[in-house]
Amino acid sequence: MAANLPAPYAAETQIAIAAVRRACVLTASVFNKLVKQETLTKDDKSPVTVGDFSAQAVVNTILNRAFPEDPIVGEEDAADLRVESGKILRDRIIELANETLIAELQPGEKEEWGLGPNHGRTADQLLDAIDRGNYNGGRTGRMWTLDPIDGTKGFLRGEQYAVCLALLVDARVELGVMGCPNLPVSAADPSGPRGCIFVAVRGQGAFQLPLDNPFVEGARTKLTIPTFTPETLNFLESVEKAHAKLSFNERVGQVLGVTRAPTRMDSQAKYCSLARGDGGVYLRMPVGTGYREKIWDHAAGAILVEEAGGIISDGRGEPLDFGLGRTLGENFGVVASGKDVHAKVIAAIKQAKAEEEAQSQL
Ligand SMILES: Nc1ncnc2c1ncn2[C@@H]1O[C@H](COP(=O)(O)O)[C@@H](O)[C@H]1OP(=O)(O)O
Ligand SMILES: [Mg+2]
Ligand SMILES: [Mg+2]
Ligand SMILES: [Mg+2]
Repeated sequence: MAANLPAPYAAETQIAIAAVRRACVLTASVFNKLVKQETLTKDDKSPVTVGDFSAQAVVNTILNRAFPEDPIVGEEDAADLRVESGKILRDRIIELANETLIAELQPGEKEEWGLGPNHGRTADQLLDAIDRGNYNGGRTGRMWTLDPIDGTKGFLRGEQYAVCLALLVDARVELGVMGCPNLPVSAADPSGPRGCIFVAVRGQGAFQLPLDNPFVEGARTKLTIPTFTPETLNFLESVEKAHAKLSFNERVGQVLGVTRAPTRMDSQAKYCSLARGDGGVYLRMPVGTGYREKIWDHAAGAILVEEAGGIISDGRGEPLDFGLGRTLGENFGVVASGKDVHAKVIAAIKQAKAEEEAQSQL
Protein backbone atom coordinates (compact mmCIF):
# COMPACT_ATOMS: atom_id res chain seq x y z
CA MET A 1 0.00 0.00 0.00
CA ALA A 2 1.29 3.42 -0.97
CA ALA A 3 0.71 4.79 2.54
CA ASN A 4 3.21 2.31 3.93
CA LEU A 5 5.98 3.10 1.48
CA PRO A 6 8.88 5.05 2.95
CA ALA A 7 9.30 8.61 1.61
CA PRO A 8 11.65 8.82 -1.39
CA TYR A 9 15.30 8.91 -0.32
CA ALA A 10 14.44 8.03 3.31
CA ALA A 11 17.44 5.69 3.67
CA GLU A 12 19.78 8.09 1.86
CA THR A 13 18.65 10.93 4.13
CA GLN A 14 19.20 8.99 7.37
CA ILE A 15 22.64 7.79 6.29
CA ALA A 16 23.71 11.20 4.97
CA ILE A 17 22.68 12.84 8.27
CA ALA A 18 24.63 10.24 10.27
CA ALA A 19 27.69 10.66 8.03
CA VAL A 20 27.61 14.46 8.21
CA ARG A 21 27.10 14.45 11.99
CA ARG A 22 30.09 12.13 12.51
CA ALA A 23 32.23 14.25 10.17
CA CYS A 24 31.25 17.34 12.20
CA VAL A 25 32.32 15.66 15.44
CA LEU A 26 35.65 14.98 13.74
CA THR A 27 36.18 18.50 12.39
CA ALA A 28 35.24 20.05 15.74
CA SER A 29 37.77 17.78 17.44
CA VAL A 30 40.45 18.69 14.86
CA PHE A 31 39.78 22.34 15.62
CA ASN A 32 40.08 21.83 19.37
CA LYS A 33 43.10 19.54 19.18
CA LEU A 34 45.06 21.07 16.33
CA VAL A 35 43.90 24.47 15.19
CA LYS A 36 43.70 26.08 18.61
CA GLN A 37 47.06 24.71 19.68
CA GLU A 38 49.05 24.79 16.45
CA THR A 39 47.68 27.13 13.83
CA LEU A 40 47.17 30.10 16.01
CA THR A 41 50.81 30.04 17.03
CA LYS A 42 52.49 28.65 13.92
CA ASP A 43 50.10 29.61 11.11
CA ASP A 44 50.43 26.00 9.98
CA LYS A 45 47.78 24.96 7.43
CA SER A 46 48.13 21.25 8.19
CA PRO A 47 45.11 21.05 10.54
CA VAL A 48 42.95 22.00 7.57
CA THR A 49 44.37 19.19 5.54
CA VAL A 50 43.96 16.73 8.40
CA GLY A 51 40.34 17.83 8.87
CA ASP A 52 39.45 17.81 5.16
CA PHE A 53 40.97 14.41 4.37
CA SER A 54 39.72 12.62 7.46
CA ALA A 55 36.18 14.02 7.15
CA GLN A 56 36.09 12.88 3.50
CA ALA A 57 37.39 9.44 4.57
CA VAL A 58 34.56 9.14 7.11
CA VAL A 59 31.71 10.26 4.86
CA ASN A 60 32.89 8.25 1.85
CA THR A 61 33.38 5.11 3.98
CA ILE A 62 29.79 5.38 5.20
CA LEU A 63 28.39 6.08 1.71
CA ASN A 64 30.44 3.29 0.16
CA ARG A 65 29.08 0.74 2.61
CA ALA A 66 25.45 1.81 2.19
CA PHE A 67 25.47 2.60 -1.55
CA PRO A 68 28.44 0.77 -3.10
CA GLU A 69 27.30 1.54 -6.65
CA ASP A 70 27.08 5.30 -6.18
CA PRO A 71 30.03 7.39 -7.41
CA ILE A 72 31.17 10.39 -5.37
CA VAL A 73 32.42 13.78 -6.52
CA GLY A 74 34.48 14.83 -3.51
CA GLU A 75 36.81 17.79 -3.16
CA GLU A 76 39.86 15.92 -1.85
CA ASP A 77 42.00 13.03 -3.10
CA ALA A 78 44.61 10.90 -1.34
CA ALA A 79 47.54 11.21 -3.79
CA ASP A 80 49.61 13.34 -1.39
CA LEU A 81 49.02 10.80 1.40
CA ARG A 82 50.26 7.80 -0.57
CA VAL A 83 53.82 9.10 -0.97
CA GLU A 84 56.54 8.75 1.67
CA SER A 85 56.49 12.47 2.51
CA GLY A 86 52.79 12.18 3.39
CA LYS A 87 53.28 9.54 6.09
CA ILE A 88 52.92 11.72 9.18
CA LEU A 89 49.80 13.37 7.82
CA ARG A 90 48.44 9.99 6.67
CA ASP A 91 48.87 8.38 10.09
CA ARG A 92 47.07 11.22 11.79
CA ILE A 93 44.21 11.12 9.27
CA ILE A 94 43.77 7.35 9.60
CA GLU A 95 43.70 7.64 13.38
CA LEU A 96 41.14 10.45 13.37
CA ALA A 97 38.91 8.81 10.76
CA ASN A 98 38.92 5.51 12.63
CA GLU A 99 38.26 7.20 15.97
CA THR A 100 35.19 8.78 14.36
CA LEU A 101 33.89 5.62 12.67
CA ILE A 102 34.21 3.43 15.77
CA ALA A 103 32.53 5.88 18.16
CA GLU A 104 29.50 4.37 19.95
CA LEU A 105 26.24 4.24 18.00
CA GLN A 106 23.90 7.17 18.61
CA PRO A 107 20.12 6.81 18.77
CA GLY A 108 18.96 6.47 15.15
CA GLU A 109 22.25 5.02 13.86
CA LYS A 110 22.53 1.35 12.85
CA GLU A 111 25.46 -1.00 13.16
CA GLU A 112 24.71 -2.28 9.65
CA TRP A 113 25.91 1.11 8.40
CA GLY A 114 29.42 -0.04 9.38
CA LEU A 115 29.58 2.20 12.44
CA GLY A 116 30.49 1.51 16.05
CA PRO A 117 33.30 -0.15 18.02
CA ASN A 118 33.59 -3.24 15.75
CA HIS A 119 34.16 -1.29 12.55
CA GLY A 120 37.71 0.04 12.39
CA ARG A 121 39.23 0.25 8.88
CA THR A 122 42.75 -0.29 7.60
CA ALA A 123 44.85 2.58 6.27
CA ASP A 124 44.39 1.30 2.72
CA GLN A 125 40.64 1.10 3.09
CA LEU A 126 40.50 4.69 4.30
CA LEU A 127 42.81 6.03 1.57
CA ASP A 128 40.69 4.20 -1.02
CA ALA A 129 37.59 5.73 0.55
CA ILE A 130 39.06 9.24 0.12
CA ASP A 131 39.82 8.42 -3.52
CA ARG A 132 36.28 7.31 -4.15
CA GLY A 133 35.68 11.06 -4.37
CA ASN A 134 37.50 11.16 -7.71
CA TYR A 135 34.41 10.81 -9.87
CA ASN A 136 34.17 13.37 -12.64
CA GLY A 137 30.45 14.02 -12.39
CA GLY A 138 28.27 14.48 -15.44
CA ARG A 139 24.79 14.72 -16.87
CA THR A 140 23.36 11.29 -16.08
CA GLY A 141 23.06 8.82 -13.24
CA ARG A 142 23.10 8.96 -9.50
CA MET A 143 26.07 10.50 -7.66
CA TRP A 144 26.98 12.15 -4.39
CA THR A 145 28.98 15.33 -4.05
CA LEU A 146 30.92 16.14 -0.89
CA ASP A 147 32.78 19.12 0.51
CA PRO A 148 34.25 17.70 3.74
CA ILE A 149 35.11 21.18 5.04
CA ASP A 150 33.54 24.05 3.16
CA GLY A 151 34.80 27.44 4.28
CA THR A 152 38.33 26.43 5.21
CA LYS A 153 39.21 30.00 6.13
CA GLY A 154 36.26 30.23 8.48
CA PHE A 155 37.19 26.87 10.03
CA LEU A 156 40.69 28.17 10.80
CA ARG A 157 39.33 31.39 12.30
CA GLY A 158 36.94 29.43 14.52
CA GLU A 159 34.02 30.94 12.60
CA GLN A 160 31.58 29.42 10.13
CA TYR A 161 32.27 26.32 8.06
CA ALA A 162 30.10 23.43 6.90
CA VAL A 163 30.29 19.75 6.02
CA CYS A 164 28.24 19.58 2.82
CA LEU A 165 26.82 16.48 1.15
CA ALA A 166 24.32 16.22 -1.70
CA LEU A 167 22.80 13.49 -3.85
CA LEU A 168 22.33 14.23 -7.54
CA VAL A 169 20.23 12.19 -9.96
CA ASP A 170 20.57 13.06 -13.65
CA ALA A 171 22.19 16.38 -12.71
CA ARG A 172 19.32 17.41 -10.41
CA VAL A 173 19.94 17.73 -6.67
CA GLU A 174 17.53 15.42 -4.83
CA LEU A 175 18.92 15.59 -1.28
CA GLY A 176 21.18 17.99 0.58
CA VAL A 177 22.60 17.70 4.10
CA MET A 178 24.82 20.33 5.69
CA GLY A 179 26.40 20.27 9.14
CA CYS A 180 27.34 23.64 10.65
CA PRO A 181 29.11 23.06 13.99
CA ASN A 182 29.60 26.76 14.75
CA LEU A 183 26.28 28.15 13.57
CA PRO A 184 24.04 29.44 16.39
CA VAL A 185 20.87 27.37 16.70
CA SER A 186 18.97 30.64 16.49
CA ALA A 187 20.27 33.84 14.87
CA ALA A 188 18.24 35.72 17.49
CA ASP A 189 20.58 34.33 20.15
CA PRO A 190 24.04 34.63 18.57
CA SER A 191 25.88 33.77 21.77
CA GLY A 192 23.51 30.87 22.54
CA PRO A 193 23.94 27.18 21.68
CA ARG A 194 25.66 26.28 18.41
CA GLY A 195 25.59 23.36 16.04
CA CYS A 196 22.93 22.63 13.42
CA ILE A 197 22.22 20.21 10.62
CA PHE A 198 20.20 21.34 7.62
CA VAL A 199 18.38 18.80 5.47
CA ALA A 200 16.32 19.14 2.31
CA VAL A 201 14.79 16.43 0.14
CA ARG A 202 13.18 17.26 -3.21
CA GLY A 203 9.45 17.79 -2.64
CA GLN A 204 9.69 17.14 1.12
CA GLY A 205 10.77 20.53 2.49
CA ALA A 206 13.77 22.04 4.26
CA PHE A 207 14.53 21.41 7.94
CA GLN A 208 16.93 22.33 10.71
CA LEU A 209 17.94 19.60 13.18
CA PRO A 210 20.13 19.67 16.29
CA LEU A 211 23.67 18.62 15.37
CA ASP A 212 24.28 16.74 18.61
CA ASN A 213 21.18 14.54 18.29
CA PRO A 214 19.61 14.89 14.85
CA PHE A 215 17.38 11.80 15.09
CA VAL A 216 15.66 12.79 18.32
CA GLU A 217 11.88 12.80 17.98
CA GLY A 218 10.25 16.18 17.35
CA ALA A 219 13.50 18.15 17.11
CA ARG A 220 13.27 19.25 13.51
CA THR A 221 12.15 22.72 12.52
CA LYS A 222 10.65 23.35 9.09
CA LEU A 223 12.28 26.25 7.28
CA THR A 224 10.57 28.79 5.04
CA ILE A 225 12.18 31.90 3.63
CA PRO A 226 10.16 34.88 4.92
CA THR A 227 9.07 37.91 2.91
CA PHE A 228 11.42 40.90 2.99
CA THR A 229 10.93 44.61 2.33
CA PRO A 230 13.77 46.94 1.22
CA GLU A 231 14.02 47.97 4.89
CA THR A 232 14.42 44.42 6.22
CA LEU A 233 16.38 42.97 3.28
CA ASN A 234 20.06 42.22 3.77
CA PHE A 235 22.76 40.40 1.82
CA LEU A 236 24.62 37.28 2.90
CA GLU A 237 28.08 37.32 1.43
CA SER A 238 31.63 35.98 1.70
CA VAL A 239 34.15 37.14 4.25
CA GLU A 240 36.92 36.60 1.71
CA LYS A 241 37.21 39.36 -0.90
CA ALA A 242 38.93 36.93 -3.28
CA HIS A 243 35.81 34.69 -3.41
CA ALA A 244 33.15 37.21 -4.43
CA LYS A 245 33.05 40.77 -5.72
CA LEU A 246 31.80 42.55 -2.61
CA SER A 247 31.98 46.03 -4.17
CA PHE A 248 29.52 44.83 -6.82
CA ASN A 249 27.20 43.53 -4.10
CA GLU A 250 27.26 46.97 -2.52
CA ARG A 251 26.13 48.60 -5.78
CA VAL A 252 23.38 45.99 -6.27
CA GLY A 253 22.24 46.73 -2.73
CA GLN A 254 22.07 50.46 -3.50
CA VAL A 255 19.99 49.81 -6.63
CA LEU A 256 17.60 47.71 -4.54
CA GLY A 257 17.41 50.35 -1.79
CA VAL A 258 18.92 48.01 0.80
CA THR A 259 19.87 49.89 3.95
CA ARG A 260 20.92 47.05 6.26
CA ALA A 261 24.60 46.11 6.38
CA PRO A 262 25.50 42.76 4.78
CA THR A 263 26.07 39.70 6.92
CA ARG A 264 29.42 38.18 6.08
CA MET A 265 30.14 34.54 6.81
CA ASP A 266 32.20 31.78 5.27
CA SER A 267 30.89 28.62 3.64
CA GLN A 268 27.48 27.29 2.64
CA ALA A 269 26.27 28.34 6.09
CA LYS A 270 25.09 31.34 4.03
CA TYR A 271 22.52 29.10 2.31
CA CYS A 272 21.42 27.78 5.71
CA SER A 273 21.05 31.32 7.05
CA LEU A 274 19.03 32.27 3.98
CA ALA A 275 16.73 29.25 4.31
CA ARG A 276 15.79 30.19 7.86
CA GLY A 277 15.43 33.90 7.10
CA ASP A 278 18.54 35.28 8.84
CA GLY A 279 19.34 37.10 5.61
CA GLY A 280 17.44 37.88 2.42
CA VAL A 281 19.83 37.37 -0.53
CA TYR A 282 22.92 35.21 -1.03
CA LEU A 283 24.92 37.03 -3.71
CA ARG A 284 28.21 35.67 -5.03
CA MET A 285 29.49 37.43 -8.12
CA PRO A 286 32.75 36.40 -9.77
CA VAL A 287 35.88 38.44 -9.09
CA GLY A 288 37.02 38.03 -12.69
CA THR A 289 39.92 35.63 -12.22
CA GLY A 290 38.30 32.81 -14.20
CA TYR A 291 37.73 30.71 -11.05
CA ARG A 292 35.20 27.96 -11.69
CA GLU A 293 32.69 27.27 -8.94
CA LYS A 294 32.62 23.62 -7.82
CA ILE A 295 29.45 21.55 -7.62
CA TRP A 296 30.15 20.56 -3.98
CA ASP A 297 30.14 24.24 -3.01
CA HIS A 298 26.52 24.78 -4.08
CA ALA A 299 24.57 21.51 -4.53
CA ALA A 300 23.39 21.02 -0.93
CA GLY A 301 22.73 24.75 -0.52
CA ALA A 302 20.75 24.88 -3.76
CA ILE A 303 18.17 22.29 -2.72
CA LEU A 304 17.92 23.76 0.78
CA VAL A 305 17.00 27.15 -0.69
CA GLU A 306 14.52 25.66 -3.16
CA GLU A 307 12.82 23.52 -0.54
CA ALA A 308 12.57 26.55 1.76
CA GLY A 309 10.56 28.22 -1.03
CA GLY A 310 13.34 30.22 -2.68
CA ILE A 311 15.05 30.42 -6.05
CA ILE A 312 18.69 29.86 -6.91
CA SER A 313 20.21 30.88 -10.24
CA ASP A 314 23.28 32.42 -11.74
CA GLY A 315 23.65 36.20 -12.00
CA ARG A 316 21.58 36.28 -15.19
CA GLY A 317 18.71 34.31 -13.72
CA GLU A 318 19.67 31.05 -15.46
CA PRO A 319 19.55 27.79 -13.46
CA LEU A 320 22.86 26.42 -12.11
CA ASP A 321 23.95 23.42 -14.16
CA PHE A 322 25.17 20.53 -11.98
CA GLY A 323 25.63 18.25 -15.02
CA LEU A 324 28.82 19.75 -16.45
CA GLY A 325 31.29 17.73 -14.36
CA ARG A 326 33.10 18.74 -11.17
CA THR A 327 32.53 22.46 -11.79
CA LEU A 328 29.61 24.69 -12.70
CA GLY A 329 31.50 25.60 -15.88
CA GLU A 330 31.53 29.20 -16.97
CA ASN A 331 28.55 30.14 -14.85
CA PHE A 332 28.13 33.81 -13.99
CA GLY A 333 27.84 34.03 -10.23
CA VAL A 334 25.19 32.73 -7.85
CA VAL A 335 22.02 34.45 -6.65
CA ALA A 336 19.73 32.83 -4.08
CA SER A 337 16.77 34.45 -2.37
CA GLY A 338 13.07 34.21 -1.67
CA LYS A 339 10.80 34.15 -4.74
CA ASP A 340 9.53 37.69 -4.24
CA VAL A 341 12.94 39.36 -4.37
CA HIS A 342 14.77 37.16 -6.86
CA ALA A 343 13.67 38.90 -10.09
CA LYS A 344 14.43 42.28 -8.51
CA VAL A 345 17.97 41.17 -7.64
CA ILE A 346 18.56 39.90 -11.19
CA ALA A 347 17.33 43.24 -12.60
CA ALA A 348 19.56 45.15 -10.17
CA ILE A 349 22.57 43.02 -11.20
CA LYS A 350 21.83 43.83 -14.85
CA GLN A 351 21.75 47.54 -14.06
CA ALA A 352 24.93 47.44 -11.96
CA LYS A 353 26.70 45.44 -14.67
CA ALA A 354 25.63 47.94 -17.38
CA GLU A 355 26.91 50.81 -15.23
CA GLU A 356 30.18 48.99 -14.71
CA GLU A 357 30.59 48.44 -18.45
CA ALA A 358 29.74 52.08 -19.26
CA GLN A 359 32.30 53.15 -16.65
CA SER A 360 35.01 50.95 -18.15
CA GLN A 361 34.44 52.55 -21.55
CA LEU A 362 35.21 56.06 -20.29
N1 LIG B 1 38.81 32.53 -6.22
C1 LIG B 1 37.73 31.98 -5.70
N2 LIG B 1 36.51 32.43 -6.08
C2 LIG B 1 35.41 31.88 -5.54
N3 LIG B 1 35.42 30.88 -4.62
C3 LIG B 1 36.61 30.39 -4.23
C4 LIG B 1 37.82 30.91 -4.74
N4 LIG B 1 38.83 30.25 -4.16
C5 LIG B 1 38.29 29.34 -3.35
N5 LIG B 1 36.95 29.41 -3.37
C6 LIG B 1 35.98 28.58 -2.66
O1 LIG B 1 34.99 29.35 -2.05
C7 LIG B 1 34.38 28.55 -1.02
C8 LIG B 1 34.13 29.31 0.22
O2 LIG B 1 33.83 30.59 -0.10
P1 LIG B 1 33.05 31.48 0.92
O3 LIG B 1 33.31 30.92 2.27
O4 LIG B 1 33.65 32.81 0.70
O5 LIG B 1 31.61 31.38 0.52
C9 LIG B 1 35.32 27.43 -0.76
O6 LIG B 1 34.77 26.27 -1.25
C10 LIG B 1 36.57 27.84 -1.50
O7 LIG B 1 37.29 26.76 -1.95
P2 LIG B 1 38.24 25.93 -0.94
O8 LIG B 1 37.33 25.03 -0.17
O9 LIG B 1 39.11 25.16 -1.85
O10 LIG B 1 38.96 26.93 -0.06
MG1 LIG C 1 34.07 24.53 -0.45
MG1 LIG D 1 36.43 22.22 1.17
MG1 LIG E 1 39.55 23.36 -0.24
